[in-house]
Amino acid sequence: MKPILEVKNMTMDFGGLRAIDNLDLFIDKGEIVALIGPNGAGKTTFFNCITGIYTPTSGDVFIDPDGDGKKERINNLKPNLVTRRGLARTFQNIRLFSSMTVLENVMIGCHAVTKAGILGAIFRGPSTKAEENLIVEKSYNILEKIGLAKYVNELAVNLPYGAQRRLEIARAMATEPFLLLLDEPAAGMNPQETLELDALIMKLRDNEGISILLIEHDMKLVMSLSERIYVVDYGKKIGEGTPEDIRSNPVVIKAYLGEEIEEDA
Ligand SMILES: Nc1ncnc2c1ncn2[C@@H]1O[C@H](COP(=O)(O)OP(=O)(O)OP(=O)(O)O)[C@@H](O)[C@H]1O
Repeated sequence: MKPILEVKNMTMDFGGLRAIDNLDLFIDKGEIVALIGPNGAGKTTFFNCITGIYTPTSGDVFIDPDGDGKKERINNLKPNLVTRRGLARTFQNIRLFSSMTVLENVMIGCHAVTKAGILGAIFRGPSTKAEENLIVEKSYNILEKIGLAKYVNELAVNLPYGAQRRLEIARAMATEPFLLLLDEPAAGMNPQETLELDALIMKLRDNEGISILLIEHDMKLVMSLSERIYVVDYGKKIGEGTPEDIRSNPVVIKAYLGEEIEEDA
């Protein structure tokens, strides 16, 4: 089995600032992998380079959804095409359509990968009506899986914070990804919400077969979920391995000044 995502020698410069410095990373099918590092280490920039928001200065991004060796280089694809290839992401700050319902937010995710697209859904003709019914059904099913079905007709803005964050995951799921990129999914959550998120991410992997790459500062969550962890600092990889390897890696501990790596902190 080949990796489903392979990043080779990625570098991203913003003028004189090297935000990512010759980074390699891979993800195997069914893995939950974390990308951690101090503030400003380059984690979100890395996601932006993988998802077509930025074109990396150099390096390659390959996907191979089935892990069968038929890999595709996706560096130069626009974000909507990256989504269509099966990479979905959430953002550090909540980006929901707050005046739309929970169901509509997920439907938007579905439309991102349908033939008619989002415009087709707005100016709907007869051919898109049948598709629309299927999308309502599909969206509802996703909400059930994510535990949000009870909010289906609520406006997104009225949801509790933790549920809004889960709705972002539901919308990403609607694009039928093989790989989900989560940017600080637990940010701002209380301990109970974080526990529920932990269970949800496990479920997505175990029941839906989706591989996951997450950026997260909550070390307890990272250590509990991840099979492997990459640590970056100033854009460079400074550590890589299992949670046990990372916990005891002196370079990593130094980068965190011995603070955040403490899971009880
Ligand atoms: N569009 C941009 N233009 C210029 N500099 C940028 C841009 N985006 C990010 N940077 C810089 O690149 C570096 C990495 O930023 P990035 O947001 O990727 O870090 P991060 O690891 O995600 O941080 P955090 O954990 O705080 O979210 C920072 O120095 C940041 O200021």
